[in-house]
Amino acid sequence: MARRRTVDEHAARIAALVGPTLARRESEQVPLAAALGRVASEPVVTSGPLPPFRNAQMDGYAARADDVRRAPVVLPVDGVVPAAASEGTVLQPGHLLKVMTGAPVPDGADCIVPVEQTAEEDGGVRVLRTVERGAFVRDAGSDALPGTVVVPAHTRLAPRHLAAAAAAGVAEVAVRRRPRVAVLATGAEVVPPGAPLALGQIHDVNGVALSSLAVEAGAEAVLVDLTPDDPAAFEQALQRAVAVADLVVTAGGVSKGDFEVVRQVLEPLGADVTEIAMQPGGPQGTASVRGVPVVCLPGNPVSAAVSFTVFLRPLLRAAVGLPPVLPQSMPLAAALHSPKGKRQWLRGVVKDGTVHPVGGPGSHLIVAMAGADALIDVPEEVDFVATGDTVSVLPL
Ligand SMILES: Nc1nc2c(c(=O)[nH]1)N[C@H]1C(S)=C(S)[C@@H](COP(=O)(O)OP(=O)(O)OC[C@H]3O[C@@H](n4cnc5c(N)ncnc54)[C@H](O)[C@@H]3O)O[C@H]1N2
Ligand code: MOO
Repeated sequence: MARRRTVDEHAARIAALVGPTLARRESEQVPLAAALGRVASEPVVTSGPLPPFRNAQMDGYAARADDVRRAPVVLPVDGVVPAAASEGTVLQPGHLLKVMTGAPVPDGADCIVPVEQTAEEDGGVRVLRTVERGAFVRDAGSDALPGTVVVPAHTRLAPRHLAAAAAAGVAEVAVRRRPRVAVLATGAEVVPPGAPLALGQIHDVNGVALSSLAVEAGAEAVLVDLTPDDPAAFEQALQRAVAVADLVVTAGGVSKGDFEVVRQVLEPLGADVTEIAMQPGGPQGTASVRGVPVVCLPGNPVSAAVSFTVFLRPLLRAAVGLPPVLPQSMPLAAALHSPKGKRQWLRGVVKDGTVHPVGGPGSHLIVAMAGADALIDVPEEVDFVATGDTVSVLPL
């Protein structure tokens, strides 16, 4: 038998196939409310100063520091300036104006006396303590001057960045367009979740699993389809997918059975379908249909999810500016065996700095995978790892 392709070799092949598409840096405008987690493609710049005007930091009295230097002192109050005061007000020397937090500071005032440091009296307000010039006054531009970049390009937009953009009065931001991913699940026996099962049928796991993995990796799931093992139906779904997607991911139909619909349709189009030295995730394929990369994953749900995580997650995350999910080294909590010649990705749970294998190696063990938070990476040449040995662990 010819030497099987390694995981790294297959990863390089997928990167070469998908890379050019993902390298396109198209951008789109989105409203701030839809921009969380997206990556800014242009800087957000404030045209005006922030804050836009000099305003009060405390509920209290606008004053002149010189007038309250002799505190305690009683001064007359000429009125109240609410927040959103539209007309400029002027403070007369020796007087006070009541102000609310956020209200414009009247011309002539140079400090705010917090209300707690005053007492109402006949004929005015007693200022109990001296207040420094500038106290509790927020100057225009004290946060950002006009022209300041409030969010740099390439920033992954967190709530604090959206807050800064909103403060700058920006309603929409330019963000990198997400890669559009289509998922084609296959299998005559596969029916949508919610449908009753006849003997031999199984609920579709790969549709939701792969599309949500894609979304989690920063992509947009533009189409999720499920076709029986009928080449004509799969061909139609494939054509719909390549019309709307930057990347098509198929699941199932790539191994050695009689009804391998993905092979049947894609091999005549030049697909490369092979068995790689990996478990789960042995049968794998790649193709290009009308210029759109197609990555064919095995149908077993654990195999499909692990394959996506190993091959496509790094590429999608990098394309949208998300940080890579890096492997970590840690001791193994319980010894394990692994078939030689295949790189194993066993499911595990990280606890107290060690990784505990969960479930067995079977690629139908979906519930066991739900309880895992990491993949234990066992190299091809290793067939046994002892308790306490260091292993490489890829977070899920
Ligand atoms: N003679 C051989 N048989 C198999 C080999 C092999 O080398 N020689 N490889 C095995 C391995 S490893 C895997 S993985 C599977 C991959 O097969 P396919 O990619 O062709 O997938 P299917 O046969 O369509 O399905 C496999 C398995 O997964 C279930 N499945 C499929 N799609 C879904 C879905 N959307 N949701 C839930 N479950 C799904 C399906 O019912 C099968 O049980 O081939 C082995 N066989
Ligand atoms: O290698 Mo297949 O992808 O699990 O069970």
